[in-house]
Amino acid sequence: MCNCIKRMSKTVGRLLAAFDFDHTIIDGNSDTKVRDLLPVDKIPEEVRRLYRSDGWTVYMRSIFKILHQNNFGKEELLREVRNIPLTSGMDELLKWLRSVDSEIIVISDSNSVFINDYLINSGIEVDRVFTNPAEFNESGCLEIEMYHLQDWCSLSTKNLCKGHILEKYIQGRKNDGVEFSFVAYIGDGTNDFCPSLKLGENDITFPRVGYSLEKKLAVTKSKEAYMLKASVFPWRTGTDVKEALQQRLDNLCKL
Ligand SMILES: Cc1ncc(COP(=O)(O)O)c(C=O)c1O
Ligand SMILES: [Mg+2]
Repeated sequence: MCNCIKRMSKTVGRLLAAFDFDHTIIDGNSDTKVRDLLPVDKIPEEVRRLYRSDGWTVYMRSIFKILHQNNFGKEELLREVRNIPLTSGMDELLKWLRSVDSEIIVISDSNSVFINDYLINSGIEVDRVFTNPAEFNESGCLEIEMYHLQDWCSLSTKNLCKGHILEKYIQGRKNDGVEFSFVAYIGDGTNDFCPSLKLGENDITFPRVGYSLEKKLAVTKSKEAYMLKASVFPWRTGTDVKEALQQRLDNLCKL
């Protein structure tokens, strides 16, 4: 690693690393892991039908209610999420990012209770988390709200457009006087496609190998319509991402 990385803000500028949560930072899906505490016959057909590819907040709200009715409390839900392992190499990647001049944000369609508890419990420090706000009410039922209600992006769920959040964050930091040398977006799912398209030609999108973002980006390569500008670097472990970022930083330092 070249020794100018520590002084990056004065040399090549700060790096923004934007992470998805489910199947990216953690090796599983926090919502479905908690839902699966319930025996299948406890989820009625009308609740099952609430699950839609354009948004699952309404479905998860009902699932959390059923969990509460079946006496699954805060401790059980949080234990289930904490038991999902970090994806291989993520700890190393996140710690390394903290040692260079970078900002780390998480943009996820899970919820604030699961993500904040998991990050605190794993000793992972990030700068911002953007997700659906949630809290346990007085009777111990987890209540979840939509992050926003959007109608401008058909690539995203109705309650959370990750591309919009990413763009607003970058613009907000620019207004604060912080310009990123480049952006790394690390994700796995269909909902990570919109933010990947928002990246510029100096940026990198990291789709997890074998997951739907990788497939969507592969199709996009042959479709001019989407106009993907960023480089694509498929990853299997956090170490793969770290090595690619290290390489990019080294190259920038040499310029
Ligand atoms: C129920 C549910 N929760 C969460 C997610 C994805 O969350 P994230 O944005 O953290 O990957 C999905 C993805 O399909 C989902 O179906
Ligand atoms: Mg994901």
